[in-house]
Amino acid sequence: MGTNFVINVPATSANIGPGFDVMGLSLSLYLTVQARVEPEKPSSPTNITLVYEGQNSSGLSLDPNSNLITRTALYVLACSGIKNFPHPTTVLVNNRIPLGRGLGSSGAAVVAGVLLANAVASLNLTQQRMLDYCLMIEHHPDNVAAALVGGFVASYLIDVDRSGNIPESEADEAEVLRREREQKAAAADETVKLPPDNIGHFLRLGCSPKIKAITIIPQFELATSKARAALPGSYKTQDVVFNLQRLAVLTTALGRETPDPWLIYRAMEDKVHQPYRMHLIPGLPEILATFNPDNTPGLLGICLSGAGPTILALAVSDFDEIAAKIRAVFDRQPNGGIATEYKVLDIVSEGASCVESSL
Ligand SMILES: Nc1ncnc2c1ncn2[C@@H]1O[C@H](COP(=O)(O)OP(=O)(O)O)[C@@H](O)[C@H]1O
Ligand SMILES: N[C@@H](CCOP(=O)(O)O)C(=O)O
Repeated sequence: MGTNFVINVPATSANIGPGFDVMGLSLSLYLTVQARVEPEKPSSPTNITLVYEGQNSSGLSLDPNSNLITRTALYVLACSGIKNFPHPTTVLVNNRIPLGRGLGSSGAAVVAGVLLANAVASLNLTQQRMLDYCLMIEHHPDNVAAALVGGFVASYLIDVDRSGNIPESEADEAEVLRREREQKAAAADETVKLPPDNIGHFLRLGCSPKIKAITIIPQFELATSKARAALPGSYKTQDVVFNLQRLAVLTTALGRETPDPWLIYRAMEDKVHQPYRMHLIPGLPEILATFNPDNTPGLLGICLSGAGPTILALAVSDFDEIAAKIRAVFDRQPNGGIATEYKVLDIVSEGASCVESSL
């Protein structure tokens, strides 16, 4: 009898204004990866048959060595000395997260890949170790931390160049065995670069259940790499201080039982990434300058979701009306406007999951 794993990973909205590469919210929109593992002996070089169903899959590679989900899984396996999937496996992907829109599709794919490897090879990785693997592929922690653990999440990376592994005494027996296994595998295969231990750290913050995430999603893709390339190499002190002040307030403001609209609105302003990405998202300057809690009932704050082009509006009521106002700005853009869709999403407290059953 074979085994079936169903992996669910939430979409994420990263940054939330001032928290560039720091903050993430996990959202009620999912990437689902089903792995059907047959008991037979290996059948192909990687043992993977990759199938996409539904939307958000056009242009994605079905080659297991290129596809982000299976490439990540193969990397995690290689770090444990396992060259390919242990048994013939059909990987069935249903992706409801639009690609290249700033809703963490790549982060979700990476998290799914790590959970997939963990499941098919029974690696028993801890959540912390899974995060290490995710960070070797997706180098900023905001999306992957929120997708992995769920909720409103703050995260940081250790300075890998200056930090070694955590002392053995802090790791339990299973962790020590896991390290030994990975280190042995890496020594045997010099092409595999193991993640250092504990590179990412996170904290789940409070978020009022009254808050919903309105996402206005333009019908064009913006690769995160392109939006990151638009950022400057250095910043003015006053711009960094501007963000730090707001970020400190935002970490607590969203968790209050009755959210304070103007406190949150101001705390979601940013001078570190949005100003440099304006030219990539027509309509963004007008959207950020126009809508506020006084003229838009229910609105708490508004910002670019991740690297864009999606707009994230946090709100406690009037969700459809808020979305309509923002969409109208995209409609008015030159040359026929920019088509959008919108989704009113919950901020979900549960992160990525993997459920096993018999086939
Ligand atoms: N479900 C998926 N399966 C395979 N690759 C994916 C999947 N989701 C995202 N990707 C990869 O990530 C890219 C989008 O990543 P990115 O530019 O960071 O945008 P996003 O803001 O959506 O994360 C896609 O073009 C694709 O290469
Ligand atoms: N902090 C990153 C977040 C990217 O998120 P994505 O959802 O657009 O992949 C950035 O702003 O570059």
